[in-house]
Amino acid sequence: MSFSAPTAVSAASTTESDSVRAGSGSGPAAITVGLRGVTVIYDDRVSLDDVTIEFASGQMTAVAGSNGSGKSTLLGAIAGVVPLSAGTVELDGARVAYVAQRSSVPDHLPLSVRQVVEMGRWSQRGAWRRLTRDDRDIVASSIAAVGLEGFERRPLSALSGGQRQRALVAQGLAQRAQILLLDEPTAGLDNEACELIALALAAETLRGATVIHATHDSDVINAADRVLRLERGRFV
Ligand SMILES: Nc1ncnc2c1ncn2[C@@H]1O[C@H](COP(=O)(O)OP(=O)(O)OP(=O)(O)O)[C@@H](O)[C@H]1O
Repeated sequence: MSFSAPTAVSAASTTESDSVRAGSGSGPAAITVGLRGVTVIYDDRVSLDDVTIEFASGQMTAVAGSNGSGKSTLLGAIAGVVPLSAGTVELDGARVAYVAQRSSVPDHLPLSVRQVVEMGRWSQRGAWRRLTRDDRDIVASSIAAVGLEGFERRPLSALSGGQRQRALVAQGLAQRAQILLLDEPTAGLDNEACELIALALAAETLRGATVIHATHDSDVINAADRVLRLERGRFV
């Protein structure tokens, strides 16, 4: 699937869908993602088939499955960027950060690493407000978490594919969202970078975030609290 957004999308845009119901919320510890009978049909092809499932806060879930099994569609449905044909996604009022597959992000955006990660603060700060010291600290720690210290001023176009991938993950981390969705966050990364990302995602769960990522990477699958397998749009 392809998305035109250059970045991880923020909850501000994702929770407005009619198909995504935001409840009153009951504090970060209680937040779960709930899918009820979620079905996504593209043309005549059923990509998600009547999926009902919940995701607890503070838990990392890896969604595995073969190519075309519906992993990206699932994440897109939760993020609100894929229209539902049936069913509901309940987010309990939580903010969502969504890190799309790198292949869906243009490689030649005229942005530096720091600018890309700073965009992660827009969901809370707004695009036109100056970042606060806290924001800048979060941006710096997110860049450090993915091992891109020293690359802050580099344009995305001057990075390797794996480095660009890490910048996008850093942008997702910088959102400090309650629900963090990542589509193949370690695709194409070396072992060291994979370990950094796994640590960063574990740290997100420790602060209470619900982390859901699609992956083909067995190391990342092993690091998850829960592993789900999708086949032909259904959990098996
Ligand atoms: N925008 C779209 N238009 C039409 N069909 C689509 C679209 N996006 C996905 N599909 C179809 O939906 C099904 C699930 O695709 P999806 O991208 O969710 O799979 P995936 O498990 O993420 O695959 P991969 O591991 O290759 O990334 C596939 O059959 C795919 O062809």
